[in-house]
Amino acid sequence: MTDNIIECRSLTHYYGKRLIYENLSFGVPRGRILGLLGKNGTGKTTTINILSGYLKPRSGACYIFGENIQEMDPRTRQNIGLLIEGHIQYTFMSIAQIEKFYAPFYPRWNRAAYYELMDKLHVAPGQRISRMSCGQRSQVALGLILAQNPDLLVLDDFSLGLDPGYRRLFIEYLREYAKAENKTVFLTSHIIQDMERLIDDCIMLDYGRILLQKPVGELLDTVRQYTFTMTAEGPLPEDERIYHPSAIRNSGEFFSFLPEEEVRRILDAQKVPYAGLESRRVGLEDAFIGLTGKY
Ligand SMILES: Nc1ncnc2c1ncn2[C@@H]1O[C@H](COP(=O)(O)OP(=O)(O)OP(=O)(O)O)[C@@H](O)[C@H]1O
Repeated sequence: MTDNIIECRSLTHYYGKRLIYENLSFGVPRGRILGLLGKNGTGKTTTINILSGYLKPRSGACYIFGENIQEMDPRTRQNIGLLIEGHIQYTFMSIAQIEKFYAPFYPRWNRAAYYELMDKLHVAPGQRISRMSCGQRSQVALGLILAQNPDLLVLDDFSLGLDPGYRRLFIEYLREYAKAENKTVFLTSHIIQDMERLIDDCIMLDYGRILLQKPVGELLDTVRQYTFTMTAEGPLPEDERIYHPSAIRNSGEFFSFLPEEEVRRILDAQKVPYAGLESRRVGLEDAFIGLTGKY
């Protein structure tokens, strides 16, 4: 067994006859924050549901803290903080009541962590959760997970409904907390700028497979957006190391991990009529769109 907190081996999942992905394997080492990125419908929530044991994959297995999730001891499960799309069950309770309700379930309950976040919420302590806005409810759900004080946090679409200020606050808080306490975090979000501030590693899911898994720093140091001018009618490059070449009128672009000399060799060999080839570094959002395509 490796030192990974999460270890997924050869996961294959279908809904009915529809393949979602095949042979998906990845690990998340202790103390890392990993973001799962993928377009709509690539299987992020499916992966979170498999990880949390709600969904049994067609084949393959997932181990957390070295235990197969399908046969996990409930005491091990206490050590996983799970957020599924901001969901809170007992919405008839108030902020104070729900804290009292959850506390006895968790031996390491950290009330201060909950109230530290709740103090930033502008609602009366007695207000029922059912009368709060969607974003406020998400904030309560996140506060409850932090209070649980688990070694692993699994957060599906944690930014759902949160406004930019609170997202920033939560991201900074979570990153500080995870690093200081050596927590492991596995999360998804559609807001990639948030991911860029938060995560150490990313997995990009494409339909049916993992496109890449890398530390974010390494990804951004190596991926480049290339732009060029098409000087005549002609082909766009075709090579699996050149991602999503496109041209609008005579402006061409693609993304690649290859150095410029290599890219030029490919363009010359394929008789692409180009001039003014330039490459530039990009942020995580542009890298994501460039590598997975714009639909
Ligand atoms: N219970 C189900 N039965 C049948 N198909 C499903 C079920 N749940 C999800 N799907 C389909 O499986 C695919 C993957 O869904 P999933 O929710 O995992 O994607 P996602 O990457 O989380 O998407 P999004 O970014 O939109 O949240 C989608 O095409 C979805 O329609």
